Amino acid sequence: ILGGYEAKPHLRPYMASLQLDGQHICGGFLIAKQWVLSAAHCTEETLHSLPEPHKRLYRVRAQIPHPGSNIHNNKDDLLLLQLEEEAELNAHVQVLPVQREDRDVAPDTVCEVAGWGTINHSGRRPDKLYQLERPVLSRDVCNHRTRHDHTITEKMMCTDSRRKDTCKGDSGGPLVCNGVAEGVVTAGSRVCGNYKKPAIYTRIAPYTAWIDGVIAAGAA
Ligand SMILES: CC(C)CC(=O)Nc1cccc(-c2cccc(CN)c2)c1
Repeated sequence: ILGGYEAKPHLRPYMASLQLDGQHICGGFLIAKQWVLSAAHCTEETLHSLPEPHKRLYRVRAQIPHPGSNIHNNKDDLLLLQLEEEAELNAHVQVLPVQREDRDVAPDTVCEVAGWGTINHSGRRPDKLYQLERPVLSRDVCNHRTRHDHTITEKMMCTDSRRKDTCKGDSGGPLVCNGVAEGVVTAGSRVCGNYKKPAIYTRIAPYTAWIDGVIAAGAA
């Protein structure tokens, strides 16, 4: 997170850190007791831990990237992770509701994004969770020739990236608008803090049938 600030402990009890050999790779968030949603671009063998003092390490039983995800573009950049066991929910570990109505968030709506991604241009990695408020950018502005040049589909959304932005390691985290997860951070052009490359998120509402199907099958 560039240009953000330390999150207060326990205010985002849904945040997960996907780690490989103890190193943070990507963000994620609890969408059900045994399921974390993240970004397909983060797939590796992952352990993953929930945050801070009440952090617990949960092994990953299964990782299910969206079938449409691939390394050549940001399409369908979602990853479902089944935990080895159900997370124990408490004041510090909670599920985040996801948006199920497939309707664009109004431009200029101020949403929040959090992560353990780099906090400056020299790639400094924080040990605390950082957060940021960002206004939603209309798809038309985000798709402008000088921005993402018509690569933003109706299953993606953008936020302004002038100075304050998501960055390496924030992928997979939730964009939260009015307490509901509307999007999942995707790396996009892998540029940070440049207003010409707005932050891109995979919208969640278009994928709730896929998410419900995987969880129902996995629960079997
Ligand atoms: C396996 C993956 C973790 C590799 C990766 O993602 N690299 C990488 C490098 C530079 C910027 C970013 C990046 C992430 C999230 C949002 C944005 C856009 N502001 C950039 C991402």
